[in-house]
Amino acid sequence: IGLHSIAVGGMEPKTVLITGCSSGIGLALAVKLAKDDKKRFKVYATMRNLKKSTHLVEAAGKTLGRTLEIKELDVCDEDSIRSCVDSIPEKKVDILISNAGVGLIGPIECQTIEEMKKVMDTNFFGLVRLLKVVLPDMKRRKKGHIVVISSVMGIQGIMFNDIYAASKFAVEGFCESLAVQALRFNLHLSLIEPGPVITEFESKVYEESLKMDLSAADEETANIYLNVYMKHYKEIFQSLGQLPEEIAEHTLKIITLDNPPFRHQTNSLYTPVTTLKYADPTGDLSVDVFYKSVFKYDKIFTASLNFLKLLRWRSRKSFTLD
Ligand SMILES: NC(=O)C1=CN([C@@H]2O[C@H](COP(=O)(O)OP(=O)(O)OC[C@H]3O[C@@H](n4cnc5c(N)ncnc54)[C@H](OP(=O)(O)O)[C@@H]3O)[C@@H](O)[C@H]2O)C=CC1
Ligand SMILES: CC1=C(/C=C/C(C)=C/C=C/C(C)=C/C=O)C(C)(C)CCC1
Repeated sequence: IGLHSIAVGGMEPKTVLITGCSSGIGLALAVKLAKDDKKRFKVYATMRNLKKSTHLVEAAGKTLGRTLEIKELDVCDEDSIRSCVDSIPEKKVDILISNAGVGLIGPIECQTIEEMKKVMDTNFFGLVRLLKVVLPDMKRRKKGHIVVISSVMGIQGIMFNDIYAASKFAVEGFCESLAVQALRFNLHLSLIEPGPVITEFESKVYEESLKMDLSAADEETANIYLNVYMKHYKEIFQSLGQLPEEIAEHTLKIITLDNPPFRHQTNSLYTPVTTLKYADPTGDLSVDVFYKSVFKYDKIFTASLNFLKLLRWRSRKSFTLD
């Protein structure tokens, strides 16, 4: 055993497999865990395209080849998952972090079923494929923690995010069902539910949406999408958006708890929004508040977001969003 694989206190480091580490939350998380002072983790940072590893290699620095290794894994390909797990010593994964995901926004009239299937295939079936490979061994060993990067959109749908929200709802329903069985096998299962996070996710989704052919949508829908939703979308990211490092920090806390929670929201500023859903079982309250925020009290909503943005920018010297 190499010097670097022995954690402080003689405890063997936990093997952590993370998907989608070429950018954003996955990258930040892989680096955070690999740089852990107490050397509690051996990180297998995976991505579907190794040509995209430059940023991770840079950020990983000296941890590369020590507490962090980069491997190829495409969550849409069962063989790729299997061969990645097979390449890990003893094929043992202590902590699985299912992070890979894609977004999709816009009116459904303008999206193809193929595009929608890609979202479901990555965000939902990607998780299912991972668990089909990793879960049996965790059950056998009666040990392990499955951490899933879900979203606030796994709890609450948001206008023009119909398919993305559906994919995260699928993730949440799947995990909620599995949670009871997991408990029986002494396994931990945790859903991390971030609000908006400033990563390539936002820019990719935003750029795609600008290119979108809106001709299949009626004039009013196209107008609401471009002039109401897209306007708020930018504002929401600027005022409520977290940094990927903050999600990494939250996730580190969750994986080091003795009794990690099943659900964890990372953004306390967003929690009042999701609480509307739990506060009213008819569901009318959240629909009504969302409706009024964008169509009726638009100016108050925007002003509150701007105020929030100002407060947050003043308290965050390293914040870099234009
Ligand atoms: N950003 C946000 O506002 C929020 C994001 N989330 C969730 O966080 C997770 C990470 O997103 P985020 O970091 O923001 O976005 P990024 O776009 O920065 O990262 C997404 C990662 O997923 C990877 N990925 C996509 N498809 C596959 C695949 N088939 N196999 C393996 N990897 C794949 C991407 O790889 P590649 O570079 O090859 O495309 C990339 O590494 C997602 O599950 C997302 O839904 C949740 C709440 C908010
Ligand atoms: C809060 C809120 C809105 C938008 C929220 C957004 C845009 C959230 C984005 C979350 C993301 C990107 C999660 C990723 O998984 C609306 C609909 C403008 C109006 C009502 C209140």
